[in-house]
Amino acid sequence: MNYSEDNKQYHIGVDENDIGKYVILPGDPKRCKKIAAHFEDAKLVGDHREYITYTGYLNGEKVSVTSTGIGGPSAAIAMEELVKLGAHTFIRVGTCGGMQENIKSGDVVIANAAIRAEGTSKEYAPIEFPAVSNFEVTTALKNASDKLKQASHIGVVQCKDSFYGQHEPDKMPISYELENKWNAWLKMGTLASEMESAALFTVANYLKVRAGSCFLVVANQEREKAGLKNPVVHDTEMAIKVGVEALKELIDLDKNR
Ligand SMILES: O=P(O)(O)O[C@H]1O[C@H](CO)[C@@H](O)[C@H]1O
Ligand SMILES: O=c1cc[nH]c(=O)[nH]1
Repeated sequence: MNYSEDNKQYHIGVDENDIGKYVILPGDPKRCKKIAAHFEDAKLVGDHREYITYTGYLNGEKVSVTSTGIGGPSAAIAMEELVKLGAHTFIRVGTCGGMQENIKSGDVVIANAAIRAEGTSKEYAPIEFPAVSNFEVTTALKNASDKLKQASHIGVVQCKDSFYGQHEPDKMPISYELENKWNAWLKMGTLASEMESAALFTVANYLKVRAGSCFLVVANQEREKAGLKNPVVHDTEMAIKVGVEALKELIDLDKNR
């Protein structure tokens, strides 16, 4: 099904000639230009709704960056439409809030799995199915952060649909559930909270494509609660570098198979 009046995908507004098979997925549309600055010969090929797409080259391979907007629904749509156009490898480069006290602003978190406390993944798979990242993509992200000497942590992240349910759970009518579950995620060692990886990993497993995620830690409400120093960091450049370097590693890995 494509509601589009031309060859372009209905939401992301690009066609198969516009994109590469390797795609970086930031949430924020404004992050696309910064990511595309790392590509050779990058060109803006799509600008529709929250979906901005640039395409260029890395290590001689055509690659793209497409923003997903905030949350699972728009992220799942981006991945579905990009896969229809032939994309098979995805790296989300996002931001997150740290949860464990050793996760500091400015660090990079790499997700090996995501808690499905959002709604989108539930319209794909029963809740017993885990939202797991692709092992090759996750390994490439870890290798990239080590190569760039970027402090990184690999583990489980939590995904939700309400940003303010994370930050002001006590104000929500359902505070009893939000706060109790948050404490359970903390006890289980969850590293960080963000919004798109559970949907992306679930859709990727269903569509048999590779996906992984890395994030800049913007802040950490648990460090703040504990009175630990934690200045907010907004500069996503190191997380972008980790994502781009990992994509290059995956391109080379595939070429040498
Ligand atoms: O910075 P991005 O990639 O948008 O990611 C995070 O930031 C947004 C919330 O502020 C959510 O999309 C969350 O997942
Ligand atoms: O705290 C945060 C920061 C970024 N994104 C989130 O979802 N939560």
